[in-house]
Amino acid sequence: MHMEGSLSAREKVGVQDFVLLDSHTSEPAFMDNLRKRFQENLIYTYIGTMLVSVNPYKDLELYTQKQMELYQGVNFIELPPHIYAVADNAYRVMCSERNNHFILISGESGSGKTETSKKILQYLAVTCTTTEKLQIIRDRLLLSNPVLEAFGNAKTLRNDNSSRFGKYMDVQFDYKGAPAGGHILSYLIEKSRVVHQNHGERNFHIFYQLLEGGEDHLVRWLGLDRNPQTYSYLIQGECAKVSSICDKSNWKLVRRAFTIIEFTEADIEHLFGIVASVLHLGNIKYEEDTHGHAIIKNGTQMQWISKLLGIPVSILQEALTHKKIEARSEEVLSPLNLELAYYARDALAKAIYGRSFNWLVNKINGSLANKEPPKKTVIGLLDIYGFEVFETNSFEQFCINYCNEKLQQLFISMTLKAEQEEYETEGIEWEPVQYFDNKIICELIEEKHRGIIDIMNEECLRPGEATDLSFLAKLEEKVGDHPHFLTRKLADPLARKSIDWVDFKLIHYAGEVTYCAVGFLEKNNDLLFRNLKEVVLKSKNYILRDCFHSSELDSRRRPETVTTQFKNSLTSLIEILLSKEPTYIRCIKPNNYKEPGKFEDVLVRHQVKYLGLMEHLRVRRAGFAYRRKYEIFLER
Ligand SMILES: Nc1ncnc2c1ncn2[C@@H]1O[C@H](COP(=O)(O)OP(=O)(O)OP(=O)(O)O)[C@@H](O)[C@H]1O
Repeated sequence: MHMEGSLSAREKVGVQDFVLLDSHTSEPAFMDNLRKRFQENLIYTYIGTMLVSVNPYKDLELYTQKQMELYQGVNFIELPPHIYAVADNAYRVMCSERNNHFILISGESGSGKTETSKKILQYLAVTCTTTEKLQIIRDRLLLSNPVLEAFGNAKTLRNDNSSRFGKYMDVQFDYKGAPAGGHILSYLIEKSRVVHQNHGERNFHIFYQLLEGGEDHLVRWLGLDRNPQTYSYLIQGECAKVSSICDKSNWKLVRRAFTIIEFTEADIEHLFGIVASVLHLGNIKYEEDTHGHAIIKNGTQMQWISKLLGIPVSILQEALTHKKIEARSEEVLSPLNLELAYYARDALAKAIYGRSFNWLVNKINGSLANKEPPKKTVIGLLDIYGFEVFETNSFEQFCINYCNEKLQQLFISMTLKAEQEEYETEGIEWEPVQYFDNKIICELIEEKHRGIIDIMNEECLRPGEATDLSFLAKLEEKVGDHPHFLTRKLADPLARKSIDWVDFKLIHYAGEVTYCAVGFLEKNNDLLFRNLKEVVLKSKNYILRDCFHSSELDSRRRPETVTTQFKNSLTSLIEILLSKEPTYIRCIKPNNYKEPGKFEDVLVRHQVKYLGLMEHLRVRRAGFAYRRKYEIFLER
């Protein structure tokens, strides 16, 4: 038993649970405790059962086998705070009460969410009892990560290994508590990165891994050159090589993972056929003929794409330079100008990559599926993009921040509200804690007919010339009087300066974000010309064929917009989470330079505020029963 008394002096720095702070309503006291502990390499602190983690940006040897053993089966208040304690607690409650749990890991980009979720998965896989038969599931659960990271992560300015998709993973346990299966749900992969990267950023890791580490015969078969500088989709960020990333060894890991996840050689050939085709597509250069129509002169790339996707060159060439238009009862092929041809090319690259990513997730799910029928319990791990505020915020940030608003709602209803209601029913003495309920912002975004998503969808689907500016005007007309919405026209003279004519500003629960409306309609529509869809449906590459359905060609059915799909997937995610017991881990980024030991007060204070840590602490402290438990604990 490791009681507080047996903790080393270093481990006692500050308080290991903010609930024990004398001045629990004081933000400076909160910050002091967090900073003091961080400076002693104590990166974890509790607020009751919630864990606050500050990214150390250095290896603290916290995740050894010995540490895993230490935390196994021990009450989490008896040892220094740790993610293993949180994971162990969820696991033990799940086993004893036979109920389902989720662990929600949130925080901004680079705060350590993915590392945390990987460490938890490792802990569960390694420490839970298992049988020989189930070992393979354990390995697959662990090895699904490097594959998903290769295809779904990229170097950004904030994080060298940034997840560009949201992930929810259910780990299923059998009645003996052994990990028996899993299921992954992925959310909104950032497809725009396939064709464009900002300065200092890279495309998805897999492209560089393949070029650097791919076996000679594979690279040759794919018609690729090992130098990333050859590919226009890989060089826009001007940082194809990153010192912290070893693409070659990561490739080896991915290759091994493919074997464990039961990919056949044919799967690999077809999957990398698509990955390589994306690179070849990016190198297609159009020229203009005398009529101003786009033509493709150099056919080398076309030859390779044709071979890899199993589509005849002539058909591919026609589809990349023409658009099919339905005129009354007949279909007419209309030539594209240069701009539209590049648009079509990029749309195809994004579509085939994005859909292959979804195929990959399904394939992994197939190998993680538990084929045995007995009733299982689950621990869900949610590692989802944190609130994002960049210099320029686009459609992607709008979706990500909307997701964070929804998760904050979930936190309010499952925790802030629920705990106070519990105090009330149990007749516990407490003072109600005031917190901001962000329901009003969720409604601004998602309300039927009147919310931003539906207004955007209406603009996308209506006949006539809809533009990002007409969308902005519609927003002003319909939600202009909302207290959390602002445009340049609506702002007072002082606020006006920071908002451009093409911008709108949302006052999120976590702070203000100015979104540039340019590209919103296009990204929401996510249009792939009909004839390009027809062409990929004829592909001999079976992964590609699997990714597209002939029903998409039914012109009477409007495809769902990206925001509608995203909204629906979030609604079902919330439903999944609501039926489980919550545990929260809040990750904090101490500085913007990935530097160990540097704790920047302003940056951290902002995160403490929007992660709702002070409110949570107050609710926790308000519970007399909870306080009493600690008093007894301290008296011992
Ligand atoms: N517990 C830790 N110990 C040491 N280093 C860490 C830890 N957690 C994170 N890091 C470092 O910080 C980097 C960023 O962490 P991570 O990728 O988990 O962030 P994230 O919150 O998932 O970011 P994103 O939202 O961009 O995916 C890691 O690559 C690693 O270098």
